[in-house]
Amino acid sequence: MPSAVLPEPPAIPKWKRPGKTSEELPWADIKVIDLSNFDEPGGKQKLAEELRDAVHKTGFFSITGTGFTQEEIERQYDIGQAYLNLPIEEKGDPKYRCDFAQGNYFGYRAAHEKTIMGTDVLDIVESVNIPKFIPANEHEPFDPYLRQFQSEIEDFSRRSLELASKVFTLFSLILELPEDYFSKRHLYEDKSEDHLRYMVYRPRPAEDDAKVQNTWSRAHTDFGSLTLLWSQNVAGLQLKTPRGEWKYVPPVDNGIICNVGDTLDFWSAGYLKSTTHRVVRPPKDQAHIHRLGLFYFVRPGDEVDIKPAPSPLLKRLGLIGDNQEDEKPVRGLEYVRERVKNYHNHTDYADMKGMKFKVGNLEIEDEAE
Ligand SMILES: O=C(O)CCC(=O)C(=O)O
Ligand SMILES: [Fe+2]
Repeated sequence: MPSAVLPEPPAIPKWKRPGKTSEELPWADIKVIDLSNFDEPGGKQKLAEELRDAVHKTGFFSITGTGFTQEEIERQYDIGQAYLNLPIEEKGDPKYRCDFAQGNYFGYRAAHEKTIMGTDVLDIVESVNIPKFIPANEHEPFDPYLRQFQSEIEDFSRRSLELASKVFTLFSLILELPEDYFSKRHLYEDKSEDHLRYMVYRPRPAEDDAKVQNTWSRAHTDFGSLTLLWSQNVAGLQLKTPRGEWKYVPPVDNGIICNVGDTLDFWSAGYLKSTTHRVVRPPKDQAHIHRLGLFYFVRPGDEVDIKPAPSPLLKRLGLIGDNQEDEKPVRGLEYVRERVKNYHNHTDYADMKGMKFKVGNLEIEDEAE
């Protein structure tokens, strides 16, 4: 049988990477590790040791040697830009939107539909979350416009999780667990809320930003296991240091910024940190730019138990007991869906400072120091 010939995707404009800011900003110190040494003898062990401090202190770090070429990355930005520039009549079909009432984050999230922080200022985040390409996701939202680029998007999505899997191996080594302890809880073929995301912030007038302390995305921790953020030059992302100071995440050429999310924090009894971060209005020389971002959010497998791992290190540190069997642990899907609902299913993105979020025995503070 002749194999089906897929139609060529439409021609789309090239995205142009914005330049870096020339302003002096309080930059965070971000550890960079080069994964090209991962498969060398002793490579993983060495990388794990290099990473230990960063994941324990802030949970933010950067990886290079990722296997993605600049061309492949820019092509993803091209696709994201082309989709997000469609008129709302084309990209806003209710069939392909996030269903926040169900805590379902797959699909399109429109800007300007909610207010932020109890003011009349509108939210400016616009994004689309693309589920993994597995049969179980067949009925999840995936816009037909994006489907035209499926072969490239799927390849990028699969390789993103392969890369994350290497990082999970390092986390397992840090915690003295079997190497595949975390990667087998995040298999591509297993159903989970993982998604590849294109996201744009279109600047609002400075007067409006002033009413919300320049907040573009309010302070939060990430809901899943690990977030990959392809490094970008438009400053705005800030993390909260252990001393409670806001520092800008710097651009890392050819790098991907990674940050630990809530579930890894739970699995490691707080040893791996899910750190509070936010996005603020960029500095003057970048304040006019439409800030386009490319991400892969790794979430735990739907059926995976979220409970501290039997790590010898965590035992020695007294972070877990010898027998820490939990009668009824929360599962991956339950945690993530509840968190998305709690965060997004409102008409206002309120300031959550000091607020706690709890499912079963899992609790996280929204703007912890
Ligand atoms: O836009 C960014 O740089 C970060 C966004 C973010 O923290 C998120 O979507 O969880
Ligand atoms: Fe985040």
